[in-house]
Amino acid sequence: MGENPWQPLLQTFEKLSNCVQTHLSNFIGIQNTTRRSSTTVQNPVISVDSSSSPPIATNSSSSLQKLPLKEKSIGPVTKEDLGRATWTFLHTLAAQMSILSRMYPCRECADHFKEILRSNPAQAGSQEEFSQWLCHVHNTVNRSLGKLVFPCERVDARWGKLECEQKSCDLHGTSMDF
Ligand SMILES: Cc1cc2nc3c(=O)[nH]c(=O)nc-3n(C[C@H](O)[C@H](O)[C@H](O)COP(=O)(O)OP(=O)(O)OC[C@H]3O[C@@H](n4cnc5c(N)ncnc54)[C@H](O)[C@@H]3O)c2cc1C
Repeated sequence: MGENPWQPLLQTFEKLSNCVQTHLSNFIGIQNTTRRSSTTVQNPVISVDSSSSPPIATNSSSSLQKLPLKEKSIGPVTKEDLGRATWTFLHTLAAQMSILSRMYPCRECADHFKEILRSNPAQAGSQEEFSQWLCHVHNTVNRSLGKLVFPCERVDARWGKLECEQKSCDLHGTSMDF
């Protein structure tokens, strides 16, 4: 075998991760300073607040204890939660940036997916090709789980845009250098 075909994707993803991390840190900082006095929150990292507003991140180790019971979700992530979130991530990336992630933390799923990838090598010559390929492999997983097959011509409508105000999170047309 020659060079690992995933390498360019992984390197790009690495850059993207760093970029997202930086922007997320900045974003969390801005959210906190607009919602709270700057004297109460410094260097916010991650946890949740129990006010009526949507949860925001802080670095307070006790803030989780303040959550109402219904908002606490401290149990392990289920296979379904993980899958749903990962597909969302993958399809959004594929539709917008043609990048695929690297590892999958569910052994059974990863083993299964490895088999699927073996018979369906990644096609990432263009964003369109990658989106369609991902739709196809997702459908392969869907079929094996007895789920409905998704119409791949609808992939862009489903995943091509993020919902956010004034297109501030839409990567299309930005000058970000990945
Ligand atoms: C790589 C990978 C491998 C997995 N392997 C397994 C496994 O072996 N065993 C197991 O039990 N679970 C596995 N899962 C989890 C499983 O695929 C589902 O994510 C989980 O069961 C939740 O399913 P869901 O019905 O919410 O929809 P999901 O399959 O999570 O899909 C989320 C959304 O994506 C859209 N969608 C569905 N199909 C497509 C498609 N083909 N193209 C584009 N968009 C689509 C739909 O709008 C859907 O609501 C795997 C997940 C991943 C990411």
